[in-house]
Amino acid sequence: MLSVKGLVESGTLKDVPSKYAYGRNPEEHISLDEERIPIIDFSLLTRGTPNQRFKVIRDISNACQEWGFFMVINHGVPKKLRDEMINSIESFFDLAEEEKQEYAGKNSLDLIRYGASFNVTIDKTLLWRDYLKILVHPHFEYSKRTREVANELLKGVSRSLGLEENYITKRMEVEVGSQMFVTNLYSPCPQPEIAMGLLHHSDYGLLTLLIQNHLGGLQVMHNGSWVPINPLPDSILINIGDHMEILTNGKYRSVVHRAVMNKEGTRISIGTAHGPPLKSIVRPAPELANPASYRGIKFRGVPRASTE
Ligand SMILES: O=C(O)CCC(=O)C(=O)O
Ligand SMILES: [Fe+2]
Repeated sequence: MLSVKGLVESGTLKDVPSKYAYGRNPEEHISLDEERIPIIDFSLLTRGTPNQRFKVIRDISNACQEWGFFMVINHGVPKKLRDEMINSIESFFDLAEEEKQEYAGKNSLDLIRYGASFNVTIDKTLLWRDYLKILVHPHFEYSKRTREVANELLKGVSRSLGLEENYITKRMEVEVGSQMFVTNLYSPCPQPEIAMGLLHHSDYGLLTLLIQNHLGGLQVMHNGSWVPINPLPDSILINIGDHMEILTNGKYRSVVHRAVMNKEGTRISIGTAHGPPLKSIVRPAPELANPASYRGIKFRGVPRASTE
């Protein structure tokens, strides 16, 4: 299958080819308000006074219950490292199609998978996105640094639920857990309102960390509207994943989101999904489940087609 990047670069594309035309729900509402998702100051969570930590943990609780999304500032992941990640992903997508095809894994358990999106829920509609998914090696610097941030946030999340700070990391064996990179390239689109970059979905895992280049495009479902997210410069976006929803017995929900394109430039985003080891069974924490509203499920099932 031709990548969207290949399609865009193959000539002068004036219109979106019909197979990329996505039938939007005419009832959908996109928020025009400047709504800001909550901001969490990571440095206060890890190095603040007891009072400051208490307040940040309360903010995490509110953010997780009201939005399922928040942005983290002062997280300590250097700008240089984040830029290098974005640049190296860009270089991968710049390779010749035949070279990239060598990484086109067929199986959801392949360690590396390159592809162009195929939305099978709507017959023959394609998504305006090329992706590279990598089950990450833990010694890779960006992997290490994002894991550190995720682990500290998981401690904050545990405390925000009234649990001991290492509760989630221990119960989910996060130290030996899995980390998956999902890198997305959304090429400029001549009619962004007609196509879709990434269909509405929720994320796998416990927590996802997301960085992006200078262009926005993420929209989060909040109170029945799609809210465009404009992260603060240098912040990292965080969202609750499906397995956190199960673990918390639905107290913190994995919120639906999607990605749209723009006409002007290529948007790149890199999500890092943090979860337990692949073999784990995730079930509601007994402390939060009276009664349990979810069954235990295998962590590594088949990812849904909408995010493929
Ligand atoms: O590109 C984005 O902003 C969203 C990416 C995303 O939701 C995902 O990869 O799961
Ligand atoms: Fe996502």
